[in-house]
Amino acid sequence: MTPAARLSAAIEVLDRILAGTAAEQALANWGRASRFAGSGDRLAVRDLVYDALRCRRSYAALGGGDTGRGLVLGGQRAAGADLAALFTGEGHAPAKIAASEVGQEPEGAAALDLPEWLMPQLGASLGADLGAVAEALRQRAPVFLRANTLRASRDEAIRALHSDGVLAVPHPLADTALQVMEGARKIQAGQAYQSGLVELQDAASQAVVNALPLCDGQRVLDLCAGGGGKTLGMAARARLSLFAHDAFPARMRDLPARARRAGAKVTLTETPEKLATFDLVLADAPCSGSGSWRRDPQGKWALTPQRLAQILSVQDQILDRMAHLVKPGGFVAYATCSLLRAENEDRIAAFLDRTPGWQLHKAEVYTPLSGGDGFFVALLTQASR
Ligand SMILES: C[S@@+](CC[C@H](N)C(=O)[O-])C[C@H]1O[C@@H](n2cnc3c(N)ncnc32)[C@H](O)[C@@H]1O
Repeated sequence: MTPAARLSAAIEVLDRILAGTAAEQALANWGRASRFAGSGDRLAVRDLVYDALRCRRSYAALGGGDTGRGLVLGGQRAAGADLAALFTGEGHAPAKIAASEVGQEPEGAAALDLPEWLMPQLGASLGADLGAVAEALRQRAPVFLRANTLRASRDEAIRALHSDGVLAVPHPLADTALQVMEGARKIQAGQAYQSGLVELQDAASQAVVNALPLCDGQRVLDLCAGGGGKTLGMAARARLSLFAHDAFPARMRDLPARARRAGAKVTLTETPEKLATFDLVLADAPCSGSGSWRRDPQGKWALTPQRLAQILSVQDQILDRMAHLVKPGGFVAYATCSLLRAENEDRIAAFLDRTPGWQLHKAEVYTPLSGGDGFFVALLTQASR
């Protein structure tokens, strides 16, 4: 495909996404219908689409419209591309640029590529970091791996990755974290990944696990385990009796195979109350995902005030449930990948207000400015009498 034909393909995919199809689904549909597209074409179209979703408001302004064409034109303008050479209307190239498509410089929240309605909340949550965090969310996320210390040290993992053609370097957010500098596309077929020496996991996600007071012999529950990224991270930090639960058990489908590959033992449960009590209960709670909007930029535009209100209510229910699952003297660990105080500090304050006898032990906040996703983790204990 020519560079111009790739733009046309991105326009088509973006139009489907703007009409309501999930980004991955829209890309997969286009891929199936476009047998002529090679792997380089597919990667290029994916990058164009995700870049446009991350920068949707500013590209829409620059391109003269919140449409597939407007976003792609805006993206090309932002990149300083030779528009006359690309938008020729010849062959598979997009149509020539009309006089009405002059576009304009984005301002305010549009320039930051943030939803208008969230600006007050984001401003209150991030303070002086708002602009820098917004800029980080406009960029592609780095690729991070976790060295699985059940199988290898971080240095051994680096060497094994090198043999697979993957260049990875230690990242300061966590003692297990590796940032992939070259060869990211070779990771999953490589020996290091296949033999469980490394897992794909964001660096701040690893830092959250490192913040937990885990030690050998504890009974630990991951209440919102999902694919089990944090479950497996915990398994590598101490010899635990480790249990995993999720309100949607199908989301844990891959966890047994992942645990086998990682050399970890995890028991899946649909009824954690029957197994209580636990020394530590972690909930990596459902949230706005605002800390990981680089990876899921569609989420940035899908969030609404109504959806956020529902999420806050589920987070409160999860905190209350955790308090009943933990043994006296144990820890509740509440985490989100959100940047919003409403989902983080405010949920903890509300829990402490309505639950006498509990106290905050410590809380950590990570933003994309430290390299990984935005994350929050709070540890709660029952106050000693
Ligand atoms: C942020 S994801 C977890 C990601 C996972 N911890 C990881 O590191 O790979 C949140 C998970 O919470 C689950 N969930 C949603 N509501 C829940 C609830 N009320 N109780 C337990 N799990 C819930 C979702 O199905 C989802 O898998």
